[in-house]
Parts: sequence; C-alpha cells; structure tokens
Amino acid sequence: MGNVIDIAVISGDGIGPEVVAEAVKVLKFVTNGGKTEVKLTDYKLGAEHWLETGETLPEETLEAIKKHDAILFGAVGAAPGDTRIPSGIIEREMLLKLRFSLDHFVNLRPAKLYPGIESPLANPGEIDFVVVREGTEGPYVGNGGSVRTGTVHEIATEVSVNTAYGVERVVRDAFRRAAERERKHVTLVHKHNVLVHAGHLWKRTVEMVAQEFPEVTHDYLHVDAATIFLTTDPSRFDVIVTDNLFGDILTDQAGAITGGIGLAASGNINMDRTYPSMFEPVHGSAPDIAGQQKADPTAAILSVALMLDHLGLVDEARTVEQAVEKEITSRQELTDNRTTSEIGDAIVALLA
Ligand SMILES: NC(=O)c1ccc[n+]([C@@H]2O[C@H](COP(=O)([O-])OP(=O)(O)OC[C@H]3O[C@@H](n4cnc5c(N)ncnc54)[C@H](O)[C@@H]3O)[C@@H](O)[C@H]2O)c1
Ligand SMILES: CC(C)[C@H](C(=O)O)[C@@H](O)C(=O)O
Ligand SMILES: [Mg+2]
Repeated sequence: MGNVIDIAVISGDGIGPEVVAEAVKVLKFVTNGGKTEVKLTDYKLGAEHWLETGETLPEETLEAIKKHDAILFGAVGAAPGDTRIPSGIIEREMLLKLRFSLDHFVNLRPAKLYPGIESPLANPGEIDFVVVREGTEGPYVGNGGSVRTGTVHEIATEVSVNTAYGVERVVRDAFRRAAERERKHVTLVHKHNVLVHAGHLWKRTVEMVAQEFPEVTHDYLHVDAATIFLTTDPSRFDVIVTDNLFGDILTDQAGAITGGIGLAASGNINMDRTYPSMFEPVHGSAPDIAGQQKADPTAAILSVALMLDHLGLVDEARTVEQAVEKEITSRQELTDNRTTSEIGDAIVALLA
C-alpha cells in the first residue's frame, strides 16, 4: 500500500464547482498509477448552501475539515447585487473563518506570464514573481464596528491589526522563498508614509529579518507606486511581501497582467503544518459566467500543483505545471472559446 493523500474538497458557488471538477480530474490522473492514492471528501458550503440551510461553517464541519491533509477550494460568494444574502456573510464566516482557524498565515500567489500568453501590457517583459500576502491579520480580522444612528453622524470603523509575531513570520517566509529563487529579491509593499503605525512595524521587521539573509536584497514601495510598476515594469519584482488587503488588490492586478484571473493560482498555507493548507484560484465565483462552462479552470488546476508541492509530491506538481505550460502556450486565444471541461481535458491529455 502506497501513500494516501486525504483531501477535503469545497467546490462552493458559481464557477467553483465547474473549475474544481477539472482540478479533480487532473489530481486523479497525475496520481493514478503512481504510489499515491487520493481520497476526496466533498463539503457543501457557500452561499447556495447558506440559502438552503442557514449554515456558514458549523463547528463540527470545521473540525472534520481539520483532519484532512489539504483542502481544494473553488470559490464562494453571491453576485454583488444579490439581495437574498447579506454581503460578506459567506466571505467572512466561511472563507475567512477557514483561513483564520487553520492559521493560513502565508497566502502565496505566484504571477507568471507564460510564453505565448498575451498580456494587456504593451511591454510586459518577463513576469515571474510571487506575492507573499499575509493571511490572518490586517483589516481582515473584523475588528470594527458601527454606530448606526441613521443620521449623518453614523460611524463605521475597520481597524487593521498587525502583530509583531504575525508580521515577522510572514516576512521571514518571504525572505526564505527569495533565498531559494534566482534573483533573491524581496519588495515590501505598504503605505508607511500614511499608515505610520502598521507601516513602520512592517518596515522595521523587514530590516531585522533581512539581517538573517545577507544573500537576499530588498527594497520598498508604497502600494500606490507598486500598482504603477506592476503596469509599467513588472519584471522588477521577484518576491513581494505585503499585508492582507494590499495583497488582495495587488494579486488581482498581477492576475490581469499575466493573462487573466482565470490563470492565477493560490495557496493559503499553514507553514507550521498544524492544520491543513488550502489551495484555490485567486478568482471568485464569477456569477456573470457561472453555469455556462465559460470559466477557465487553469487557475484551479495550477492550485492543484501548489497543493501537490506542499504535500511533498514535487514530481507530480512539476508534471501538472509543465502540462499547463504546454497547453496554454499552444492557445491561440486565452480559452479559444472552448468549454471549461474541454480545457481540463486538454491539460489532462498532456499529463501522460
Ligand atoms: N476565494 C473566493 O472564494 C473568492 C474570491 C474573490 C471573490 N469572491 C466572491 O465571488 C463573488 C464574485 O466576485 P467578483 O465578481 O468581484 O470577482 P470574480 O473573480 O468572481 O470575477 C471577476 C471577473 O473575472 C471573471 N472571471 C473570474 N474567474 C474566471 C475564470 N476562471 N475564467 C474566466 N473569467 C473569470 C468573471 O467572469 C468576472 O468578470 C463575490 O461574492 C465575491 O465575494 C470569492
Ligand atoms: C472573497 C474574499 C474574502 C477574498 C479575499 O479578499 O481574500 C478574495 O478576494 C480572494 O482574493 O481570495
Ligand atoms: Mg481577491
């Protein structure tokens, strides 16, 4: 009997189930016949599930999910204008609850422009960087409130929480990753000219951790300027480390410049391995194209590669990445008007 990998699958809403079906095809194929058996357990969660049951993420479901080796996640959430579901309830009480409860402090989001893929930038150059987005702190923690007076005096706050412990562990992770890469360069992105409390903590932490990595160079950009350089000179980036909210925004932009959000993969990683890590496309449930087989499953499939890598199945991870690279390089256009499952099948065909 060989290895078994035990994966929780949360397909979610909208295009989530469509892209996860292709990711699962790839996962099964790449491990089949090898030493590894894949055990998959589906969990029904998300906006549709909430409409049916009123459940976001029950404690017993969370406890069951904790027992798996890793989680493959599609996307959750309703259309922004859907009034049946309070905005944010699924994102906060399900998705972010998973990221926080499983201590996913590294939100890893690679950005690579594959040969043959057209970037919307006139001169993209070579784009190959990773964003190490902090995953458990910042303005995402829910430390806020409102005084809903119904008058102009209404108040709403959303406080960003940054701990020395949380910042240090993610900054050290970014330096470790940079040390393994060819260019060995870290860029801190923040806004310390205005957010002086959090920004200065991040900056001091980078200076401190940098001492441990003399071979890694580092620089700093304010987040507004970083968006300029992502458009005008993205090849300057190697490893970006940044807080939860800036990382969310920059990684949608990173997806856009590298051929579209349908290609952007991510890992919510618990580097201490105390709980399972979770792998998901950067994109959301895309209600505008859901149920039409129009979604590109490549981001979900590349998320499988990140998952395999994290689980130590490095050869399998490389095989998936190479198949994706081959497949997307041969595309005339981003999806060539093929269906979600036709793209999945084309990638599977290249795994053999
Ligand atoms: N991790 C997640 O589960 C996650 C991430 C982002 C947004 N959301 C949620 O998803 C819902 C929709 O959010 P949104 O519209 O802001 O963002 P989105 O990422 O779902 O969609 C943005 C645009 O990108 C397109 N797109 C997304 N994925 C694609 C794919 N694989 N192939 C082709 N085109 C793709 C969509 O059609 C849309 O035009 C919201 O409820 C939001 O909260 C969830
Ligand atoms: C849906 C939302 C909570 C999530 C985030 O902001 O992290 C999404 O935008 C993402 O990028 O994964
Ligand atoms: Mg996002």
